Amino acid sequence: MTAPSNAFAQPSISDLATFAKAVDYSLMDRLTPDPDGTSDGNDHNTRQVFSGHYVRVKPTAMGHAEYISHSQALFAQLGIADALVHDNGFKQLFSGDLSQAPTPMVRYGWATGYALSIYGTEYTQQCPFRTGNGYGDGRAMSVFEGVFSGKRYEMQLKGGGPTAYCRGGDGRAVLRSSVREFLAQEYMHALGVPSARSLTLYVSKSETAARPWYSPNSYSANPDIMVDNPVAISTRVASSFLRVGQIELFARRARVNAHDNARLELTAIVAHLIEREYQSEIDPSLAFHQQIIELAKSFRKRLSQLVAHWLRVGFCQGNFNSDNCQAGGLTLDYGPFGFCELFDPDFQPWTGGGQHFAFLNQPAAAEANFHMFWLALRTLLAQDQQAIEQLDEVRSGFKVEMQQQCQSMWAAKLGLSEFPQQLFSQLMPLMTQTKLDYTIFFRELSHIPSDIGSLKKSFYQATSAVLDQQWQHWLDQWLDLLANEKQDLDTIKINMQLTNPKYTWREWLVAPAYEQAKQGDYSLIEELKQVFNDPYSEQEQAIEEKYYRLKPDHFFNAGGISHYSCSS
Ligand SMILES: Nc1ncnc2c1ncn2[C@@H]1O[C@H](COP(=O)(O)OP(=O)(O)OP(=O)(O)O)[C@@H](O)[C@H]1O
Ligand SMILES: [Mg+2]
Repeated sequence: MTAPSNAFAQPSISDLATFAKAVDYSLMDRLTPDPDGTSDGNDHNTRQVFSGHYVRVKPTAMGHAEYISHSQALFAQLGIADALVHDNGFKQLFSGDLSQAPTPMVRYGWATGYALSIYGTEYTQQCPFRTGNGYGDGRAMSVFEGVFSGKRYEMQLKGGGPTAYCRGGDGRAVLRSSVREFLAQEYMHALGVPSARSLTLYVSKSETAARPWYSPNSYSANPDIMVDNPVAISTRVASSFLRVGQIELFARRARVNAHDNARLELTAIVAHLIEREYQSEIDPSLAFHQQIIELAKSFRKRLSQLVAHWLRVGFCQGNFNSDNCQAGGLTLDYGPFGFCELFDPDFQPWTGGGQHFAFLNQPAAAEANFHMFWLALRTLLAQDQQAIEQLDEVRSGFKVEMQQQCQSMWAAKLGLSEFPQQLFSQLMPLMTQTKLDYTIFFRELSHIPSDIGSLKKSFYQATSAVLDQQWQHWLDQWLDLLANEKQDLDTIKINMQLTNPKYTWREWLVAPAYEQAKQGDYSLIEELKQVFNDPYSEQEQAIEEKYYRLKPDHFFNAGGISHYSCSS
């Protein structure tokens, strides 16, 4: 007998370390660590960070970590063996203990500072020092970088304990918000929406954190009790976690010459952003000011496409500040988010977020973030009038680009090759007046019915004969437009069903998953993961009966389901 091949051996954390070997650290070395911070990573107290791109910080491991879930889809995409999730070293790392990480992994994490703008207004008062120098990753820290199939990814713990930017917070995330973020990131990816991804989710069996939340059956707008929830650490994965707010922070410092290296630090972070997120689009041999203009153009396009996707799938980010706006065009920070069930242009699940971040206001919110991005880049072009003019043109073209992306998205939702201005302007008020379910409506429409019978499945209330007539009239006009399309109806149907998901995020169906997880039962998380993994397909009948449903009456206005004011 020959010895068993070690191809079947249990993979270990050393296998993950091999991906880190491919990392070109010279890219990272261009960024500067905080010169005043502790280099050993024991830097957990709120303080001002005056310069440098990151602070080293060791995560604080959770007591008695228990595995909840991982994303098989992401493991497969990265080329990591699924069985690695059973390795103890792997679990240790992604539940916050870096002490055994093998070389060339580093045994500290890194947190970054960022600035905050809300709807285009610079804020500093959020920071306890009123200077903006205390604001950044308060509970997020990256712990690993690797090159997987030629692409570089960063892995970041969320809830891994306090950092210099924690502003007095505990640095933890609770199970509830971690389950939501873990599931939502992978769901968005399956929907085809650019997003940070989920690697793993672990919960502590011994540590809890109290957060304001809602008592059972509460209809209160604000949380009415404090609830102890187990703490959890989820790991998210992205090409980078660079945010518009981060570029802004260095631009603000450069503008006022906050220190000798302020301008250099801004140049370095922008070069880093190009390298991490735009390498395939921006020619590195271009002069740097030309690269900056290309960067603005590329980001404008990605951001507009991202928001058009959000509208397509009914997603509302809820708090689309510059610090929650990832600079490569990915969705980031799934705390205050929600998905529109009953169609409402003003849908906003996060009570702290304000109407300017509501569902159909997101294109304007994106523009405010783009404005801050443009301002930051402009700082770098101070002496170059011609380049400034070019950059300003990119800025002024935002509305048109956003409108084009949205119009082609609405056309695709309606199975049309061109945006039907008149039909669309009739549709929006009809949808609002009728009180219908956004997902079910467009999915039923994707079957191209000849009368409105099946569309009524999506209506939350009975309609009058007059309204029915208006719908039928609208439908007839739409069918006429379809008949003029080059493609046949069967092809249009298929494309519409790939644009309009069957399965959406329904908070009242997700809440039981985190509630049961609190009791140690993770089966519903797995079920949701499966359903969300294939949102455009017709799934089994039992799944359809459970998940393709209108929101029951008693969940309307229910605290923690229809709205929430705490997202952490
Ligand atoms: N429990 C906490 N301890 C320390 N800092 C926190 C905590 N909760 C939130 N923060 C920090 O407060 C700021 C605002 O929080 P917000 O809810 O936008 O972000 P988040 O959900 O923690 O993170 P991210 O944007 O990284 O997904 C962030 O800088 C965040 O790191
Ligand atoms: Mg955030």
